[in-house]
Amino acid sequence: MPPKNKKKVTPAKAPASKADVKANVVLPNWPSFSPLLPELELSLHEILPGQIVTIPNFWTSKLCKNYVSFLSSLPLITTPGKPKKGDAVRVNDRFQIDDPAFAERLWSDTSLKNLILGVNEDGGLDMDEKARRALWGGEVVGLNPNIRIYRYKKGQFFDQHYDDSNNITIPGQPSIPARTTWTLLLYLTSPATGCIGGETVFYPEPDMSKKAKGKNLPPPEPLAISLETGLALLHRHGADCMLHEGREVLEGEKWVIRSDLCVRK
Ligand SMILES: O=C(O)CCC(=O)C(=O)O
Ligand SMILES: [Fe+2]
Repeated sequence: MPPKNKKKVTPAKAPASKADVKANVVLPNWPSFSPLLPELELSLHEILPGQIVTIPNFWTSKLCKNYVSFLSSLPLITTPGKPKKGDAVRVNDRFQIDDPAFAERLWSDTSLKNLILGVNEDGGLDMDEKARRALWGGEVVGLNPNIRIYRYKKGQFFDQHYDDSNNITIPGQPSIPARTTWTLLLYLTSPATGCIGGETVFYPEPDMSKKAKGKNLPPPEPLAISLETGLALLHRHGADCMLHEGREVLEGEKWVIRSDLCVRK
């Protein structure tokens, strides 16, 4: 405590800049991405044209298991009870961090980059450059440094919602102004690891054209993507995002790593 007869002098100190605050964040010591399958054994699967693409076995079961045990040591935060106005009800435990180096590893040290950019032609979707840009929404430059880890326990879920597109900067020399166009979900668990339920379900829009309306068709069936250990799921977001949800987990734990594909702005 300062002596009573002396005025406390506060040393002149610049307010903490955003960079200072960021510099104090301790980044997780993410395990290496090993073992992975050889790139030539992996491929993109178009589940719903222009909307949903998957990569089965993007991560091996062994790597997923190793990550679940590592991620369990992170300080995950349970969703506060009531969502902000306009936000979907999300009941799960989450860890979120800005980690450009991890995002870069997930992009370049796995098969993702070569599959998305068509460098690995055999595993690609047989597209030319123009079609590729149309699909991904521009020139893909990497993943969103904002990494989210989700753990859903029994009874937890993510209610129906749309994912927004965000403007971000991928740091580097030079840094790249970018925009997110597709959501990336990497499932680390599945029924094979004791997780029942938790499917990501998409709700296709009914065809609103006059012709279709005249036919009085029933609304399109929801499309449920079952959890598979190591499956990467990409879905278009922003203006053309489909309504979707993470179904309630009925047994075990569902673990997901989330980022987004980014295109140059
Ligand atoms: O966990 C899931 O299946 C869905 C997650 C999701 O929709 C999101 O992160 O926006
Ligand atoms: Fe979502």
